[in-house]
Amino acid sequence: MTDKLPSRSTAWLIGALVAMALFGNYYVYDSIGPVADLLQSQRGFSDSQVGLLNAIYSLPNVVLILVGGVLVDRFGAARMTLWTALVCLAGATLTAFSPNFFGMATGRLLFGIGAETFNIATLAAIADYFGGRSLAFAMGLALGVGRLGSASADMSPTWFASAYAQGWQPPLAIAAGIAAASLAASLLYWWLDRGPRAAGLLPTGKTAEKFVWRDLLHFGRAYWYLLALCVLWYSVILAFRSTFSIKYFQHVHGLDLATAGEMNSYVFLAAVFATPAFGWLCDRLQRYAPFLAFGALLLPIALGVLALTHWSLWVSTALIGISFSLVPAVMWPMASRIVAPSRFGTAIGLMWVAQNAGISGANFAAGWLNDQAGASAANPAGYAPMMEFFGIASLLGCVCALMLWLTAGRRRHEVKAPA
Ligand SMILES: C[C@H](NC(=O)[C@@H](N)CCCCN)C(=O)O
Repeated sequence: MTDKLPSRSTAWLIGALVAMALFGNYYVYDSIGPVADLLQSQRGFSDSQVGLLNAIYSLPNVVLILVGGVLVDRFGAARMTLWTALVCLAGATLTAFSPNFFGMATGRLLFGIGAETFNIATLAAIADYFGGRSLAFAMGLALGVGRLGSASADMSPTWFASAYAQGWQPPLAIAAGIAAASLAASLLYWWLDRGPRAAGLLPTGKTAEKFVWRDLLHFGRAYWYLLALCVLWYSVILAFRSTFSIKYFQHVHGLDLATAGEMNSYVFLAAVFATPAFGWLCDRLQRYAPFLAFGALLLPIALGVLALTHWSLWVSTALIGISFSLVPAVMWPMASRIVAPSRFGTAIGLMWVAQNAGISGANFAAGWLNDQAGASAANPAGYAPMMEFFGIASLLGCVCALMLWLTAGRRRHEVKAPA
């Protein structure tokens, strides 16, 4: 790695292409929810089958994503973004045009295998081009555009009403078309990347050392606190917000389905704008760990407000919205600072192995606790054990964030990874 970096205009052009590619990827990820009802009424899929179409995304990644991270270090961000975008397009196409459930599930499996490694490669791409200058802002912008892809998939029944009127297939064909656009952006990124890479302005795959399992143990203490925070925070926020919060708002706070869904979606929409804004702030102040600790602290506070008070739901929604924007805006740039550039993909891969397992485990545990306590509209108190579980996990996440701050974040410029 050289101290010289590509020009700012090149970096921003690459950043824009990566953000466009992420938009498409997040759109396809969230494209099943809006057609769930049509899949049930037109194809006779059960709830479990619809659930499986999303669960099968995470399943292979509990193992495979580590391989994906190692491949990103070995072959470079641009090549891996391109290859995995191709796998994602194949998965999205198979999902849209399969005549039966097995084919659709295989398509989602393929998409999941490509998408998580694609996500690592895009983070690595931004770290390559923005290392040391506006890194958190650039990552926040790319993630914000990605969240816009998720929000767009949620809005697609309104935007593509005529496609939805024709049935389940046209909306998924549109998702496959958007995956093709994501591939086109990745192709252009790969093509533009060849110049700066050949000029030695970026870490090259050829210089990345060979992967050795023992190396995993050589990440510093700060990395392990970050990994633990990643697992605890994403498990709580995704299991609660993506799976149980709408039901919880309905049964405990008396909202109807549409209002509960709308309340939930504000968290996404806030993140579109707030993630880059928080990234910008971190870059300006050159502080990461205190912001991360603050964002992590807001989650247990929000859960406490939800479970223990009768305050307006806007309070907890705002707190979760800030946490959902602030933590990712700081976590990934910070990860790129506490590990060597040649190990960035491996480091994220290992974090996401644990993260995928944690999210599945938290979903399972929360569902089990609700079933055991008989949680329902008639028995809202039955949700208390789930909220205690999420509360304890998010508090533990907070402790990890504080330990990280103590370990790595007290100096003004915080940790700098060894080359
Ligand atoms: C950057 C981070 N991504 C992840 O944590 C992925 N493992 C899961 C992404 C699933 C939605 N596309 C994030 O999105 O904050």
